[in-house]
Amino acid sequence: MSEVIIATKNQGKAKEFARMFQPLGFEVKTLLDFPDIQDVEETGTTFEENAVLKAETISKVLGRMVIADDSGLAIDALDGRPGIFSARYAGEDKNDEANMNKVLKELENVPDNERHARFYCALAVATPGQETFTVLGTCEGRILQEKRGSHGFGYDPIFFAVEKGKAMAELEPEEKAQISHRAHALRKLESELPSLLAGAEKK
Ligand SMILES: O=P(O)(O)OP(=O)(O)OP(=O)(O)OC[C@H]1O[C@@H](n2cnc3c(O)ncnc32)[C@H](O)[C@@H]1O
Ligand SMILES: [Mg+2]
Repeated sequence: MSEVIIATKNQGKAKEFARMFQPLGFEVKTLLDFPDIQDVEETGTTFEENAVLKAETISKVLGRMVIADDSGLAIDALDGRPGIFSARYAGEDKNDEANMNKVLKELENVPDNERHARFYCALAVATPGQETFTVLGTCEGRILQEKRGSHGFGYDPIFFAVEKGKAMAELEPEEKAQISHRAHALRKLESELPSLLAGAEKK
């Protein structure tokens, strides 16, 4: 089985990528397997810019093809916040519960029909000496009034996924892997992977 490296330290993403890449014939390694590699500062102004930053930096460190994911939740009623700041919305410690509580509080008096939100996932594929390739996937929904379900990670308990009619955290992992922003992004990448890998292996 071929191996693909995802430049993430997020356990939730790591699990989802492992599940999604398996049927494509890839075993997933992440930065959790390379604990000595330092965090990449996410200084970009868009999901794509941050994904490129992470992928290119780690690809240079490891000298091989690397995929990075930058993702987050954009809420209409909050002018697109938390957006690229989703991981640290309630503070530097990246606490999922605190992040969700902050969103719920900010939307306290907002009615259901004004709670539209969208998950974004930018994936960047970087290989030393090659041009970086990016795709963007989205998932439509709205913010629930309270947390529901126990699967997934991040904002999943407060995100109602329109396509499934359930909270994202109420979906089994294989259901989320069909409809998530990450799944949509990966689907766009799939057709490019063989040529990206062929190029990567020539290096
Ligand atoms: O940068 P890496 O190491 O990949 O890990 P991170 O957690 O910092 O990841 P991001 O910078 O991409 O921030 C994304 C945040 O958006 C949220 N998020 C992304 N995808 C999500 C998903 O599928 N379900 C729920 N929340 C998600 C979650 O809070 C993440 O911490
Ligand atoms: Mg991050």
